[in-house]
Amino acid sequence: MKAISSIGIPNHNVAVQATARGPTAFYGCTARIHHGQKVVHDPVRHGFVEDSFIAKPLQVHFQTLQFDTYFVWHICEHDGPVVGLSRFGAYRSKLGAMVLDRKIPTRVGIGECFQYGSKIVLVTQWISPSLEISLRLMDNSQESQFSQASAGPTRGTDLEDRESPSGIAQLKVSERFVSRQGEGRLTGVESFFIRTSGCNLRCHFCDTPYASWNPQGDLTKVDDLVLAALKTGLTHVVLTGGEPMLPKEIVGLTQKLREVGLHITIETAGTIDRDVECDLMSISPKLASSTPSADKHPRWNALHSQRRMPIDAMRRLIDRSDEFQLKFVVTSADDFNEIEEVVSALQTQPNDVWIMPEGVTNEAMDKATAWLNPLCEARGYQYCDRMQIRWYGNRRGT
Ligand SMILES: Nc1nc2[nH]cc(C(=O)O)c2c(=O)[nH]1
Ligand code: SF4
Ligand SMILES: [Mg+2]
Repeated sequence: MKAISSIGIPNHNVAVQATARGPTAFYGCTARIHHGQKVVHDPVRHGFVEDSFIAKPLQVHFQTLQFDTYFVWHICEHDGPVVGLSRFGAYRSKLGAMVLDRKIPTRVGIGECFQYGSKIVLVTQWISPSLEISLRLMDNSQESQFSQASAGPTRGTDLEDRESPSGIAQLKVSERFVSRQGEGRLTGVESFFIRTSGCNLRCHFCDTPYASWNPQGDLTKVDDLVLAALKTGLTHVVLTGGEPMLPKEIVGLTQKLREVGLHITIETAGTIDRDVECDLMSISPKLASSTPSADKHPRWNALHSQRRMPIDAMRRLIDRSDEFQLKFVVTSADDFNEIEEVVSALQTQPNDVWIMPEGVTNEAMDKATAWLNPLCEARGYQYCDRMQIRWYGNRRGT
């Protein structure tokens, strides 16, 4: 016979019961309750019992505690039936194993990316009282559910929406880089730039001929671009070109970038309207003075003239974005007459208008500022520098 006055229950590892194999918890610690021993009083008190007393294990109400304060970010479980998300019912077969990155954009809080075989799993922690988790399963081997692009753009006559032969949403990208936004109202904001290759216009002064006159680049999966944007840890993405509104896949790309909470600027000439998600629509209507020479480029002279100023499409682009700006590249004071016509046709305010000098050197910009500034001031327009040239010189990837 044995007197039992109290039973000590060591309670570390209790939380592991929430999973079959013990997940790796927040910051890589084993999930556990953090206060030592719990004491359960003997209901028999000072009496004696004949048979040995078998303590019934405490029921694990700690299961819920596990996620009340923190969400488990890393899940490194390879085997076993269930990964330890007792509240969310996530199964190991859904969540892969290898952590790809831990960059967390500040705007909404991206949890984690995992790769499992050909699959990429994006676990997003939305900052809300209920700590919701949204799981996105992106299968590299087939177009994901977010890659649908909508039809109905305003298009030039010889442009078609090509289907990717593989069926995977991809865009021709000439470069992507991190830099500070050098133009317009977000000047100075560090951003991830994606430059699509290809343009439906041919400005004679184009500063990115490798994305227009001589389009270069690699077909890149939309999903890879989203992951690359997330990996930078930045909150702002700039889609530029070439003409980024030309490939229909831009719609899916903007949807996914929005889905993960990134701020999207689209730098466009405004000739193509698509159903994109956009925070700042940065429209640079191309003036008559941008037209290429009829002698040297008769075909592009005609196409450029025909396509460059569809006011209706520009107006729709303005309406579908939270914010917009109109950026005009000017070559002489004569351009201001056309600018005034466009601003009036679009029914926009002078303070939405930014005037940029043509030129890709500090000297050219300084020279232009002298005659541009008074013209801008008189009309309430803003002078727009190309700060990237002052910061980095005229170099690709900046
Ligand atoms: N830093 C930087 N800012 C930019 N703003 C608009 C750009 C463009 O090429 O569209 C650009 C660019 O290429 N670089
Ligand atoms: S619209 Fe832009 S990318 Fe296209 S040719 Fe003109 S400057 Fe170059
Ligand atoms: Mg540029």
